[in-house]
Amino acid sequence: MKVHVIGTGLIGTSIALALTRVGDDVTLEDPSPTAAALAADLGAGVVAHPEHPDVVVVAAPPDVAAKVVELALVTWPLAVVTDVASVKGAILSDLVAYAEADLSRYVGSHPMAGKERSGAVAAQADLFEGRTWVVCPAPKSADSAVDLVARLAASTGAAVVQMPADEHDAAVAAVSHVPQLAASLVAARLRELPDGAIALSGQGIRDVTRIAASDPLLWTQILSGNAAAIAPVIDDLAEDLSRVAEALRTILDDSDGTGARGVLARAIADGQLGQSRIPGKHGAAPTAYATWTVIVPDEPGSLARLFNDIGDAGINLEDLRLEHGVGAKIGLAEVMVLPAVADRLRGVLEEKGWRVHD
Ligand SMILES: NC(=O)c1ccc[n+]([C@@H]2O[C@H](COP(=O)([O-])OP(=O)(O)OC[C@H]3O[C@@H](n4cnc5c(N)ncnc54)[C@H](O)[C@@H]3O)[C@@H](O)[C@H]2O)c1
Ligand SMILES: O=C(O)C(=O)C[C@]1(C(=O)O)C=C[C@@H](O)C=C1
Repeated sequence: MKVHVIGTGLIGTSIALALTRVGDDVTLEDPSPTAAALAADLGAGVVAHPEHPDVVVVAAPPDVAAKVVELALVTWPLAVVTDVASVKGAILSDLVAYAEADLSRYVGSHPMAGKERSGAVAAQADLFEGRTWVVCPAPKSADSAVDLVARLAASTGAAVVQMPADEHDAAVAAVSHVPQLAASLVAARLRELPDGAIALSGQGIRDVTRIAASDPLLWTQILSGNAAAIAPVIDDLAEDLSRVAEALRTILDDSDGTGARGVLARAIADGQLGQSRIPGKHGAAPTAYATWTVIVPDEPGSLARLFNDIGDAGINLEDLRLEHGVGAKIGLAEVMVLPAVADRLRGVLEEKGWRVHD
């Protein structure tokens, strides 16, 4: 398949790398010649203006995506065009309002995978493997165009789901956009914390704030582009926060605090219920992995040795998290495996001389 990628940042370059890997003929374009050249240098394809691409993937920022889609539909009158912006309704309504081009060849889409970093340097060919990629046909999209975009998404290793743009926007408000805001707002509380307090940061704050490092310009566009779906979720969250604050004040004012502890317990228990619904890898039912923390010397080859020891034991590493030790030249590798092999893994690792903790 001949694929032209417009916008060679994190997502465009990752898509181009994934498609190049499966043998597609990928061309690249970006208003920044450096961004395009960098993507090409990373092996994502060649910088060129193709004559007859089969598909054009627009991976530009959300506020220009509709214009870029429209231009692509006009420039390549036989090509199917998809955009991968994080909001879908706003782009579709812009296209319906002003596009004179043939919208039967347009199909919106959105890979539910990314990073808190921008640009081609952060791109990865396997970014979409096992992740969901939403395909949002426009009312006029031809079935053949929808199939082509779904095939492209699947060939990156993603699991494809189809849904209308408004349903997509309501869903991502809750599973992506409000979580980003929550992470940013929690992280913002740390700005003026004394050094001694910030030094106590453990895994909890790291887990909750990873995406707070995201790009403000991109997220301003995403949040404003999906404002209608996000605002009611934020209202509900604000109500929950007020209820918790009120319960805490009741406990302070009155040692009895009738009912207040119930409010706190309910907040945590409801969180457990919500968290347990998040699907596991490859969209499968949630899997509780067993986790061991392995002390890894901070020196070349240590991690490779750990992975080899796990692989040699015939055990699949389901997930991995790395943390650098404070004040020591060690790393902490949290290795996650299926519970059924957890004890065997610990035995194998200890036999090979690794220090393993719960
Ligand atoms: N970052 C994520 O996690 C993520 C995940 C899924 C989808 N998306 C969506 O993918 C798109 C790209 O995001 P990203 O994270 O790769 O951003 P990025 O900043 O890494 O890359 C954006 C690229 O678009 C280029 N660009 C700017 N204006 C353009 C224009 N008018 N025409 C063509 N290209 C233009 C920039 O030069 C840059 O190379 C956005 O629409 C975003 O909503 C992002
Ligand atoms: O994992 C991350 O860092 C992301 O930013 C991923 C994430 C998400 O919320 O899941 C963020 C925005 C995109 O539109 C899609 C994916």
